Amino acid sequence: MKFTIATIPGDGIGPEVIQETIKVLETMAAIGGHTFSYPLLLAGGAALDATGHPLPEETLQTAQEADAVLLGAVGGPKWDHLEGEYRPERALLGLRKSLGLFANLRPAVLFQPLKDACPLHPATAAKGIDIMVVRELTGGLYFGKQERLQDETGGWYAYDTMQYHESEIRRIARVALELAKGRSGKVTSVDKANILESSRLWRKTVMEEAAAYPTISLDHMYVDNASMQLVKSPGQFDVILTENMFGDILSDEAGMITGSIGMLPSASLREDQGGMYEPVHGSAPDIAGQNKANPLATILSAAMMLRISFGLEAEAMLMESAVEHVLNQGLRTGDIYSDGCQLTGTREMGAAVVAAVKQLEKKGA
Ligand SMILES: NC(=O)C1=CN([C@@H]2O[C@H](COP(=O)(O)OP(=O)(O)OC[C@H]3O[C@@H](n4cnc5c(N)ncnc54)[C@H](O)[C@@H]3O)[C@@H](O)[C@H]2O)C=CC1
Ligand SMILES: CC(C)CC(=O)C(=O)O
Ligand SMILES: [Mg+2]
Repeated sequence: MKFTIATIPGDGIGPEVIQETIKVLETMAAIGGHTFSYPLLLAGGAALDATGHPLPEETLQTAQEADAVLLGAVGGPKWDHLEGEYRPERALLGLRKSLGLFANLRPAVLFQPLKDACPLHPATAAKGIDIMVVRELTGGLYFGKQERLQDETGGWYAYDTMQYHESEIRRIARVALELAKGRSGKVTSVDKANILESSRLWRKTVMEEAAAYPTISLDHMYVDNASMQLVKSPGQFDVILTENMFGDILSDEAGMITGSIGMLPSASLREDQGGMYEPVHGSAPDIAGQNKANPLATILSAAMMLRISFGLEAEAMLMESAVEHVLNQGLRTGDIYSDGCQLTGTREMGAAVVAAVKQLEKKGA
């Protein structure tokens, strides 16, 4: 089969992790007899430098026409002085909104070889952690009206607006409830309904949607407690359903309880399962250009792309098994390193996954 993957390396470690992911995808293409093409597109700081705008029209158009989008990360200190639509991170929001990607799936799974490196209570780590964060991605605080103004004293003030339409809550709630059917059947909706009006509507609407899913158990948690519970006993969570900013924060936290944010993939989807696939992490300027970035989050995001947007389940499973295999071999980038393991670089980790894919395929795994 032929697929066009609009590929946006972006900034910082983005190009490094994308390069390794393409190597793995090319290996998958050779094995499965598929043809993947990767039109390389500019967004974020790289696009600002080249074109003066973080999200060039050509990028948007090619992304809209492609079978899926694969993105590294955008942003970095070089562009931190910029304001408004010129901020590189705006490119990401622009892509999500224009492509209608309202559902962000962020699986946080503790790979068993990492459980010793996991800073959790050993009993929880041993039982495993498998959480699916379902984050609303095109509404809430990141898309509400925002402004910086001067008051009568000449001092500055600013505001951001958290706004949700019932229809936006219903459609993301259905995504979470449907996903829970194929898992252990529990949805925890996270909000701040003791104080925010948008959260009160969120809770009421989620309860109404859940009424059509009698086999799913739904509970509600305030976001402050949820962030504590996630550290205290992550095993209690199955599907976490939440709004845009809460999901952004909780998924980074979920990264640490499963080893590292460098392990967390994500899929941003619209109703027809078309989507953009990107690691949960950002451009990590502190380690960019040093062959230190963990490419596994992006490789796992590409596996999600094969499964969800291309329907290539066997290939997706092979990629995920290859990741588990290299971890079992003891290979670790710095973010997941622990004593007794072998410290490795971005390129070496990518090459190890390619080798593992070939080896597992030969064995018929
Ligand atoms: N999706 C995107 O494009 C995102 C972009 N950003 C942007 O990225 C820039 C840096 O943001 P930060 O808040 O520092 O978050 P970050 O996720 O880039 O980095 C946070 C910490 O995690 C580490 N880290 C992240 N990814 C890693 C990987 N693959 N392997 C090993 N270590 C990794 C970094 O070295 C750093 O210590 C900012 O400009 C921010 O706006 C932030 C989050 C998401
Ligand atoms: C620009 C930010 C909203 C990106 C981010 O942190 C995320 O989506 O996780
Ligand atoms: Mg984030």
